[in-house]
Amino acid sequence: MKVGLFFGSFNPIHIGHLVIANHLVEYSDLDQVWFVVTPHNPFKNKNTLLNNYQRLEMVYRATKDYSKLKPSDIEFNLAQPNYTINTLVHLQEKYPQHEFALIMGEDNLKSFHKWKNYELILENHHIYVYPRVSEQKVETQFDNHKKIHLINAPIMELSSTFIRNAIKKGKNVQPMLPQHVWEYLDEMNFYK
Ligand SMILES: Nc1ncnc2c1ncn2[C@@H]1O[C@H](COP(=O)(O)OP(=O)(O)OP(=O)(O)O)[C@@H](O)[C@H]1O
Ligand SMILES: O=C(O)c1ccc[n+]([C@@H]2O[C@H](COP(=O)([O-])O)[C@@H](O)[C@H]2O)c1
Repeated sequence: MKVGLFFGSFNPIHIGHLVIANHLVEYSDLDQVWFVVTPHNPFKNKNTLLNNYQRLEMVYRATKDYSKLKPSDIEFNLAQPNYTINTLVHLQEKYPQHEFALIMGEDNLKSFHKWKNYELILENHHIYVYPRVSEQKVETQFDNHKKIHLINAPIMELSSTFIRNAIKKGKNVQPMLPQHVWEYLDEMNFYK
């Protein structure tokens, strides 16, 4: 089976994440997308992060009605900060029958040359990149790369940061979140 790994902090998971994952299972050769909840992105500080299990719970609630989308807590027991290469090696050993690809927003491709062992990641995996408005440029070394697939789909100007800030200001964020996620987040008073 071909599995797309969608790594992220998902703090919280939002409609944009679901649209991306659904687009890929519907329009690419991927059979499933696994949302890998990352305890600690090496490039981010943990100040505004909800705990791992609360973020996993939101991913679980967001994906439970979609048979091809699955939550994954595989990084919870791996060393932190979480370097993606380590997780990929671990997953490939655990599931030798699966072929793993990566899914990321274009902002992440722009910093991909700073990731640990990024050349090795590219050697062994395909990467599907969803368009996103962001500063910086993609490195020319990734132009027309045979392992990097730029997805042609509508841009969504939505981020977890925007949602967290909006909640803090008392704004209604309900349309930006999957309904089950909004209900949980509201009941738990997250990000207020
Ligand atoms: N609106 C979007 N368009 C394209 N890609 C996105 C979008 N939102 C998130 N992504 C991608 O989803 C993955 C996980 O993202 P993440 O959980 O950091 O969400 P985020 O909205 O970027 O969060 P934050 O604002 O906290 O940085 C990353 O690869 C990111 O590029
Ligand atoms: O492996 C790396 O060097 C590396 C550097 C930066 C980010 N990542 C991973 O990229 C994923 C996207 O993170 P985020 O916080 O933007 O959702 C997350 O799983 C991080 O661990 C990985």
